[in-house]
Amino acid sequence: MGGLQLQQVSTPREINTASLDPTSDRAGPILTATFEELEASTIWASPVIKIVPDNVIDIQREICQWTDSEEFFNLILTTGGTGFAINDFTPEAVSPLLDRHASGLVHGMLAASLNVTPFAMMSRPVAGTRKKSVIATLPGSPKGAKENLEAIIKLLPHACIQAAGANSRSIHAGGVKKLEADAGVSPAHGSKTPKDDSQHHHHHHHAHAHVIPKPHTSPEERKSNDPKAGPTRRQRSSPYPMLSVDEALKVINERTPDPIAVGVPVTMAVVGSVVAEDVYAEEAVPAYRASIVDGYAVIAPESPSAATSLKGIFPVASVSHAQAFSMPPPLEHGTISRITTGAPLPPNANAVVMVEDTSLACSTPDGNEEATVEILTGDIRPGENIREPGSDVPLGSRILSTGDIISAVGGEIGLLASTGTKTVKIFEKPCVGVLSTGDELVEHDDPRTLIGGQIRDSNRPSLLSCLTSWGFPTVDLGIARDTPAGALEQALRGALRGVATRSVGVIITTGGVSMGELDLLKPTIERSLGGTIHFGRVSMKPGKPTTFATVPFKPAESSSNTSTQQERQDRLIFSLPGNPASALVTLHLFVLPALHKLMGLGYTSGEISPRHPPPSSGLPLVSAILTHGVPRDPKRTEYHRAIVTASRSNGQLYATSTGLGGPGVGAGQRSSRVGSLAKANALLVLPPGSEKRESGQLVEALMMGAVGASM
Ligand SMILES: Nc1nc2c(c(=O)[nH]1)N[C@H]1C(S)=C(S)[C@@H](COP(=O)(O)OP(=O)(O)OC[C@H]3O[C@@H](n4cnc5c(N)ncnc54)[C@H](O)[C@@H]3O)O[C@H]1N2
Ligand code: MOO
Ligand SMILES: [Mg+2]
Repeated sequence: MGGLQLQQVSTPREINTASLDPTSDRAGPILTATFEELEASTIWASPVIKIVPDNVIDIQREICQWTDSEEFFNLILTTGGTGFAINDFTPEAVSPLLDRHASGLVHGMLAASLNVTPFAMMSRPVAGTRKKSVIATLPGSPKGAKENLEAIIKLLPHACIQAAGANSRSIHAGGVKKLEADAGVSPAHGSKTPKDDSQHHHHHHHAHAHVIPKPHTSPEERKSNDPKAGPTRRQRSSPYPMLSVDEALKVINERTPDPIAVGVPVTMAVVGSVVAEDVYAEEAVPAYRASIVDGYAVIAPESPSAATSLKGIFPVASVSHAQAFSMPPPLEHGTISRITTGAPLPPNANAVVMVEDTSLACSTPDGNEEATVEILTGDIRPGENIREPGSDVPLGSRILSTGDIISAVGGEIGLLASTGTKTVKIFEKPCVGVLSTGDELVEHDDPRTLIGGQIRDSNRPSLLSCLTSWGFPTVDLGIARDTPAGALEQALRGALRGVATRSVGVIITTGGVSMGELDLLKPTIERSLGGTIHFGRVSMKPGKPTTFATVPFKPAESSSNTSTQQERQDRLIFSLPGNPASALVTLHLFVLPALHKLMGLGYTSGEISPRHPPPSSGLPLVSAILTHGVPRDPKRTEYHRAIVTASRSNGQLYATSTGLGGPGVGAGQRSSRVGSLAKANALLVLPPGSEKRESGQLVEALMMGAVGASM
């Protein structure tokens, strides 16, 4: 092999998540396989392999990059350059870098090899620690490298944890001691290892990932989807079949996991969620017989006649206010009780006369209180102006059904609150991460003047704005650069591992999905993340290169064994086109239905009454009348941004474009023009065709926002 190989492996306790690309060197894959064979892979993150030339400076520079930054690697293994050949000076490069030598590891490696062959004496390994990393030099022959690694592999997690500065007391108490005793490493042990944030540098060990083409692949195979293929060997037609929008939606629906139910306390946080289990009233509303009006509680006759009419003067025997602690005394025949709205009725009373139907007859001697009151109406029946217990919400009645949305209108949360419901089962909302990609991007609020081909990142703010208004928790994943190689992969891996404490279930990226040589999203998802691209092109305008992929969940990617059910699902990746209008349109069209499915919208457990169909997912579709002609695309379904208003005079919906015009000045619907979505509340669905849609014609419109009124 031409070069020296450095193999770095990250934090013990992480799983070797991705298999490496086959490389032209042989020791790398064998070392990776050794980690896997010995089950040690369950505690190591995926290794990063880098080939460097056989010279001291390059070797040292590379190692220092991996040890001296905050994003250090726990373990660095080199292969090759340890013998007596003229170019062999790996030990000479590594030795001066070591803060502390580990002659025990050297001894172990040599002893193991000497068991096999006396030629082991020709190997000059060194090992030790630099800063928080463990470094060992392995021989260049795959067999020798494997033997040496096998000799020390069981100790490496322990060594790395200690070198990284973790609390060794708790390590001994926890998994690692056991790990030694078991002479094997299992995920359970790994997860028992004490948490130490210094070791949480998940995102970093791919920074230097180097993807090396297979030695014996055909040029065709190599250039297919290879981000390193370069402009001369790039693909000149997209390898992804063109799906229709409906086909794409079907694929998304199939790949989107079912919603997950969680019990949560009834707080404002449940507003906007879908109910996952029927809710029954634990308390009746009202809990007591209550007055509906301010007035006088009376004993009304069953069948009023001239003789029994209530008309007349009555002593006011008691007062009942809407208050917490006291119940009024029972009402005697021939007396009345002053009562306020919502207050409990005195026992024996069966109706309330409004204060407006009475007059004061006589006050108490001090003049402050009513002594007697005259009832002016005779027309009062038992039960009048009274709310019976449970008449608003009967005890035990179903107040919410599975699939109901706890809307912002307030009715549902009001029902939960009024019945004293403490917890409710809802479907957990997915957390959505948004990542912009591209070297040309500048933060929207960067105070500096743009230079060269720089553009401001408008996709992240616009997408995050939509997602937030839809009620989904979001994570701003920032901007991922196209270069250096590996930056994008690193950003995506960070996102996949969950950002901060919150796991990101759905990742949205924008840019880099078309045919440019720096359009790296698809190959990165497939080749580096082990994901599956379910589609990479859709017959629509804008949004043609829209890409949808899933990446399988890997247990070690969650922060601990307490990962939630949501964290254990496959991750969905929507890689939307970079053009700002394309990104927003495809967000509405493809991402929203998946988010709706994940949040349980449209989910029903029981039978659906035709009068109450489940709420549909995605944007609601209506018909609207065009106020002017609009052109159509000959091949792709167009999603023309428009303003739909309801006419106050005839109740019809009318659609007006946010901007017409083809290429050139006034290219209103161009994919780059994010302004085509300003003021827009609808996407007009224009099937492909040669002739334009004329003014007055009816078109379908997908509603993104509320409909305003027009004259
Ligand atoms: N040879 C072909 N070229 C293109 C095709 C094609 O089929 N063959 N498709 C075109 C279509 S359609 C679209 S849409 C775009 C999609 O491009 P990408 O998704 O690869 O995105 P980029 O190349 O990264 O950027 C395109 C454009 O968008 C700007 N951009 C990117 N990110 C942002 C952001 N966060 N905020 C604002 N603007 C952004 C970027 O600067 C470019 O101008 O490809 C066509 N090409
Ligand atoms: O599909 Mo692109 O979004 O037409 O410009
Ligand atoms: Mg591009």
